[in-house]
Amino acid sequence: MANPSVGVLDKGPITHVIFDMDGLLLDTEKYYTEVQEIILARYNKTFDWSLKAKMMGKKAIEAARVFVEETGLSDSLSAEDFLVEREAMLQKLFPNSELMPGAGRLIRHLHAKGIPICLATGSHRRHFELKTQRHGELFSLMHHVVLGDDPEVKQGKPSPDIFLAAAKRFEGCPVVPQKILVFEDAPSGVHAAKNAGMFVVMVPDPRLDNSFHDAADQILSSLLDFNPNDWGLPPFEVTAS
Ligand SMILES: O=P(O)(O)OC[C@@H](O)CO
Ligand SMILES: [Mg+2]
Repeated sequence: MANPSVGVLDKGPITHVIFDMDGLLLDTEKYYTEVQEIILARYNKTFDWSLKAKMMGKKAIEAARVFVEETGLSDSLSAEDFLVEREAMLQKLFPNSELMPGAGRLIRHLHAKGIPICLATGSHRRHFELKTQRHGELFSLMHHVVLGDDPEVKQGKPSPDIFLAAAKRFEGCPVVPQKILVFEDAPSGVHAAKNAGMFVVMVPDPRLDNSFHDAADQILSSLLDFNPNDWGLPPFEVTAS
C-alpha cells in the first residue's frame, strides 16, 4: 500500500473526487447479501464473503453471472432469472438505505470547499433512485452521477470505463487522472480506479479478506478516519471543543 502523502507530493494535490456508492456512501451491500442468502437457502447452499468479494461493485448482470457460476447453480438458475427473483426483495429493502458513517460529513465538506465531486456506481437508474430517495438533498451536491446503465459504461468495474466517463464530465475537462481521488469499498472498484490511473482510498467491509487491500493507495476502516491533508485537500474545520 502506497504512502498517500508520497503519492500526492510527487504528483501535486488532488483536485477532484469520485465516490462509489454501494457499500461506500450507502449501507446497501447488506441488502444484496440478505437476498442472496435467501435464494441460496432454497438450494441448501450458503453465501460467503469469498463469493461476495467477487460480486460486489459489479454491474447487476455481471455479478449475477458470477453468482450462478460460483455457486454451481447455472444449470438450474440463469443469471437473468436470478436478477428477476431478487428484484422484488431488493425493491422493498432499498428505500431504507442509510448513509455509511462519515459519508454525509465528507460530501458536505468537499462541496463547501469547492472541490468538484461526483458519483460513479454500478447500480442502474432504478436502483439508484430507490436507494437515494431519502438522501436527495445530499446527492444533489454531486456535480454529476454516472450509473451502471450509462451508455458510455461498456463494461462494469474493474474496467476503468465508469471512472473515465465520470472524469470526463467534470467542468474544464479533461481532468488528469492523477488529480482524481476515488473512494471505493470493493476490490473491483479499487482495480477500476487504478486501471483508470487514479488514486483510490478503500474503505472495505471488515469481513473482506485483507488480501483484497493491496491495490488501494490508502485503507480506512471508516470515512470518519479520512484526513483530507493526506491528499492535499482542504482540512476539516476544527470544531471548537
Ligand atoms: O458500484 P457500487 O455503487 O459499489 O454498486 C455496485 C452494486 O452493483 C452493488 O455491488
Ligand atoms: Mg461499492
